[in-house]
Amino acid sequence: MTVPVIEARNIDLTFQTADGPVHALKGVDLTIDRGDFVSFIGPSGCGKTTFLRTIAALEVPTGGSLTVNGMTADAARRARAYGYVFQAPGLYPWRTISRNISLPLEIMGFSRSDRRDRIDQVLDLVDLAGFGGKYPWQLSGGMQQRASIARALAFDADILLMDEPFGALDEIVRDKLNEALLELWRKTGKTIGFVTHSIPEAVYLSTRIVVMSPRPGRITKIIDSPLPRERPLEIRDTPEFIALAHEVREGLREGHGHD
Ligand SMILES: Nc1ncnc2c1ncn2[C@@H]1O[C@H](COP(=O)(O)OP(=O)(O)OP(=O)(O)O)[C@@H](O)[C@H]1O
Repeated sequence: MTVPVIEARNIDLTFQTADGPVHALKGVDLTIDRGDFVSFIGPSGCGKTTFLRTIAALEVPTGGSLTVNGMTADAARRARAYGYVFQAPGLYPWRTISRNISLPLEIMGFSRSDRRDRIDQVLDLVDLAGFGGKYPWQLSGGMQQRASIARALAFDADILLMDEPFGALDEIVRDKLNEALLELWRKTGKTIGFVTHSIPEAVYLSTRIVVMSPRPGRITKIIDSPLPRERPLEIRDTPEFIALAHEVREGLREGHGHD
């Protein structure tokens, strides 16, 4: 049974700037169901980050309505409905990996023993068991990004919002992290919203691909993936994968039609 987790209806968001209004989002309608893996793809400035931030109550829409787990985005944020992973790992260099993961838990008032259990559990989930005592600078970029994912997972929110988390990594590391993320998603059943610029990444990871276009930022196409949930990397060489990538590319091209 599908259970809607995020429901956006006719969302508008206009930023007032010194150069005039910027229509970052216009008429965005989207339902994300529990356990979906939804990628947002589109050219720079089409509002992908703004939409993710709106779900996370980091931006307030100027029109439309948005619910997260049946609550307002702000109530959902206070109920710790989601973890947020930024493009850069954003780990404090003077704290060990464990103590970086611990920080939000400390702020939320988790007990010391609860924090210890959760840290062990999420380090294991992102395949960093044994690295908790290291400092961020002792880890590779990919490991640091896994640590930041662990931090977002630590309080066990059922929604994970990820803004281009692997954009700065080389392709081999990115492949590995894509595989690891899929595995984690299958194991935990979380609902994931994922911003990317990469067509293969969107196609490999998602159950639904949301294609956006700029000026004003809007959804031009939503593609439901026919690929199975179990996806070895080699799936990228199959005709189904290639056809889907083609469909996304066409969607991106159509969105540019007015340029
Ligand atoms: N706080 C802000 N104030 C004014 N304009 C903003 C603000 N945040 C974003 N914008 C503008 O809103 C539009 C959408 O930006 P957004 O960052 O959501 O796009 P994006 O699709 O995530 O782009 P990218 O792929 O480059 O990250 C852009 O034109 C951007 O300049």
